This record gives sequence, structure tokens and C-alpha cells, in this order.
Amino acid sequence: IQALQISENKIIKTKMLSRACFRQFSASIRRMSSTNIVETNIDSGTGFATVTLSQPPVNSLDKNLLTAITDRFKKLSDDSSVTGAILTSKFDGKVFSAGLNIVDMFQKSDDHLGEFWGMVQEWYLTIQGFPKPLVSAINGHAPTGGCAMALMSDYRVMVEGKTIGLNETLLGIVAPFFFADLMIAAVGRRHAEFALNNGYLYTSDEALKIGLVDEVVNLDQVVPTALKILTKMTKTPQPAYQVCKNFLRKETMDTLRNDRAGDIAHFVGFVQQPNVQKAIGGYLQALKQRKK
Ligand SMILES: CC/C=C\C/C=C\C/C=C\CC/C=C/CC(=O)SCCNC(=O)CCNC(=O)[C@H](O)C(C)(C)COP(=O)(O)OP(=O)(O)OC[C@H]1O[C@@H](n2cnc3c(N)ncnc32)[C@H](O)[C@@H]1OP(=O)(O)O
Repeated sequence: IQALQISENKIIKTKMLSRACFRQFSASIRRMSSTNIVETNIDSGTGFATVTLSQPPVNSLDKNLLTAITDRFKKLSDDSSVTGAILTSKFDGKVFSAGLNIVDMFQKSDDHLGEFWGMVQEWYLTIQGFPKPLVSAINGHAPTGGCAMALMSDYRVMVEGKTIGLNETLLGIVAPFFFADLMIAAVGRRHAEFALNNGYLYTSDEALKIGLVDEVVNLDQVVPTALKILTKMTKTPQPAYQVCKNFLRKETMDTLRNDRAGDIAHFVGFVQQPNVQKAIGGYLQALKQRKK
């Protein structure tokens, strides 16, 4: 009987302990009401939000994903309990993001293209204007718009052995001026001209050499390294951090803000050209046939 009582007490204690652990865990990690394509967890101890892009197969930025990311970052900006954020992908070891969804640019009406580009502008203005420290944990390939999105963060940690770059010209399209300015800000005009004119995709190590990313680590170190640097960045007095970040980025953002309609018209006119459509169609086909 005594033995039974002892083991029953042990069970009760174990249950109490696991309930306490669960309470502690649920108190420290808050899951934001996320769409399933953008998962967000907030650590209530540090205030760090981890935003994980989760749209299969490659996080291509279609209207749904652009809107979900934009909404998420707007909420994180407004949430005073959030001190900083990490942007990463669910498809670790494979793809961070395949950039803008090419299907949204092929054989579409002017209205579709205009609405799509308006969403691209809003996505750029929101992440680039995110007032808190933001670190990209680039755990897979990051071509074109995927690279641009990583460039909008304040620090880039990349997994070894993948590729990154603004390689639009290889598709027969041209990176918009606000993508080009992101690259110039990171690597300087000389490297940016070479990278954009030639649609050059850098390996992780090459990207590190020119300053396109800040650190290259193995896969299981990507997020921990991002967390480490975020911890440092959030120690800077935040009003000063925000003012500084805003004034350094304001010029290009203002150029876009001041003529969004003109920029949309420019995009639609460019993409609807028959030779551009032909190039995009050919590229899409090549992408589909790569696997065969
Ligand atoms: C004078 C004019 C001046 C200025 C111009 C004015 C305005 C600007 C005009 C235009 C600017 C437009 C800007 C565009 C920026 C972009 O972001 S364009 C996006 C380009 N993206 C890419 O090139 C990436 C292509 N993808 C890949 O290289 C690979 O998929 C990747 C390495 C990311 C992953 O490889 P892997 O894991 O092997 O996957 P798969 O290749 O097998 O892909 C899986 C399926 O996903 C489809 N897919 C891949 N990427 C995209 C995409 N970006 N959009 C849509 N779909 C994509 C792929 O086809 C596979 O589909 P399937 O399974 O075969 O159905």
C-alpha cells in the first residue's frame, strides 16, 4: 500500500510539473493568429517575433502571400510587445523564397498586373519601413524577389551552399528601381551593376564576400545565429535605431510613395510587351521542364 501511495504521489507530482512546464511554455511563446502561409510566434520573454513563410512549394510571392506578409508586418509594427523579428522559411535547406510569382506576370490583364504590382509595392514599403530590428534567416535559395525581401532586413544570415541574387535579367525582365537600390545599399554600385546587368546568382560564399549577406553558417545554425544578432541589435536604444533606419531608407521609399500609380503603369507597360511576355512564358516552361 505504501509503495502504491508513493508511486501515486510521484504521478501526481509529475502531472503537476508537466502542467507547470506547459503553462511556462505557453506563457513564453505566443502564437499569433496566423494564416497558415505565414506562421508567427512571439517569445514573450524577449519580444522577438519569428515569421516563417510557409507557402508550398517554394514561397513564391503571389497575391495571397504578399498580402499575408504585409499584414503580418503591419501588425508586428503596431504591437508594442514586439521588440524585433526574424524572417525565415519553413522549407529549410531548400528555399527561402522563389521571388515574385511568375504566373502572376504571364498572360494576365492590365487590371490583374496593376493589382499585383500594387501589392508588391505595399509589401516592399511595409518590410523596408519596418521600424524594429529585422534579421533574415535565409535557410535556402533566395533568387530575385526572395533576395530583395532578404535585403529589406537589417542583417542577413545565410545557410551555406545555396544561391541568392537579383537575377531578373536572366528572365528577360528588369528589377524595379526599389530592388536595385536595395542591392546598391548592401554591396555598393560597382557590384550592384555587375549583379543586376548580368542577372548574377551568387553562392552563399560569394554573397558573403561582396557583403550581400553578413554571415554564412550551416543549416542548424541559421536561426540561432539570427537570434544572437537580433539580441545585440535590440540592445541599441530603440528610438535612435528607428529614427536612424527611417532616415537612411526614406529617400527611395519616398520616390515610390510619391508616384505609385506611375510605377504601376510603368510595370504594366513593360511586362505587357510581346517580347517580355515571350521571355516570361519561355522561362516558365523551362522551369517546369527542369525536373523532367
Ligand atoms: C525599362 C524598364 C525598367 C524597369 C522595369 C519596370 C518594372 C519592373 C518589371 C518587372 C519586374 C518584375 C520583377 C520580378 C522579380 C521576381 O521576383 S521574378 C521571380 C523570378 N523567380 C525565379 O526566377 C525563381 C525561379 N525558381 C527557381 O529558380 C527554383 O524554383 C528554386 C531554386 C527557387 C527552387 O528549386 P526547386 O526546389 O528545385 O523547386 P522547383 O524549381 O521544382 O519549383 C517547384 C514548383 O514551383 C514553381 N515555381 C518556382 N519558382 C516559381 C516562381 N517564382 N513563380 C511561380 N512558380 C514558381 C516551379 O515551376 C515548380 O512548379 P511545378 O511543380 O513544376 O508545377
